[in-house]
Amino acid sequence: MDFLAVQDFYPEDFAWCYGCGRMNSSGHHFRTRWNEEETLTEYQPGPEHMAIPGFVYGGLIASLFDCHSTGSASLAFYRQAGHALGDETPVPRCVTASLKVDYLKPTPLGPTLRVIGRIAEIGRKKVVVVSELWAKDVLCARCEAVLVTAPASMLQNSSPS
Ligand SMILES: CCCCCCCCCCCC(=O)SCCNC(=O)CCNC(=O)[C@H](O)C(C)(C)COP(=O)(O)OP(=O)(O)OC[C@H]1O[C@@H](n2cnc3c(N)ncnc32)[C@H](O)[C@@H]1OP(=O)(O)O
Repeated sequence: MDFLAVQDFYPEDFAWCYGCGRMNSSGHHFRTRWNEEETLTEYQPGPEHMAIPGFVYGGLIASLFDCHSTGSASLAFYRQAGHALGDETPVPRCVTASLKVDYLKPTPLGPTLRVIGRIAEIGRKKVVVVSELWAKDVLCARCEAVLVTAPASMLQNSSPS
């Protein structure tokens, strides 16, 4: 891997997400990192991610925003606590409370998609992330997501085994 992504450091039991879990062999394996003060997730859709010929399926775009946002929230909490990826302290895991996607233009199937996030708000257990999805120089979609620290009630189902 040419860079460190937050998903590389999720505790193993919490790394099964279909969108971004490294333990899920069937998933997308989205990977999110800091790019200075913004967060960045890049993804190359394949032909199977088609909506109609030439354009990306909107559900994939929502998934991309979803995992980009949870990853951005984890990065923000971790940095706020004074940590950097690679530290021994476990990376906090967040869940999506709210995901609002605006599809601004049809997203062409072909270019690598770039999702760029900004931490709009960070509290004790809640982060608001505002993101844009770009295909080359075209702004195709925008998202506002609310992420909350994963509740303990999820712990019993955190691993498939
Ligand atoms: C142990 C490790 C396990 C680790 C388990 C590993 C998990 C891996 C997860 C993978 C990622 C996913 O796919 S997650 C799957 C999709 N998401 C889910 O299933 C989440 C289901 N929903 C929930 O469990 C719950 O609703 C939560 C945790 C999101 C929120 O619970 P809650 O009880 O309402 O929390 P609460 O303290 O009241 O709220 C915290 C702050 O968030 C705000 N808030 C809450 N809900 C919303 C909302 N829908 N829209 C806007 N804002 C909201 C509140 O106003 C508050 O803001 P303020 O007053 O502080 O300003």
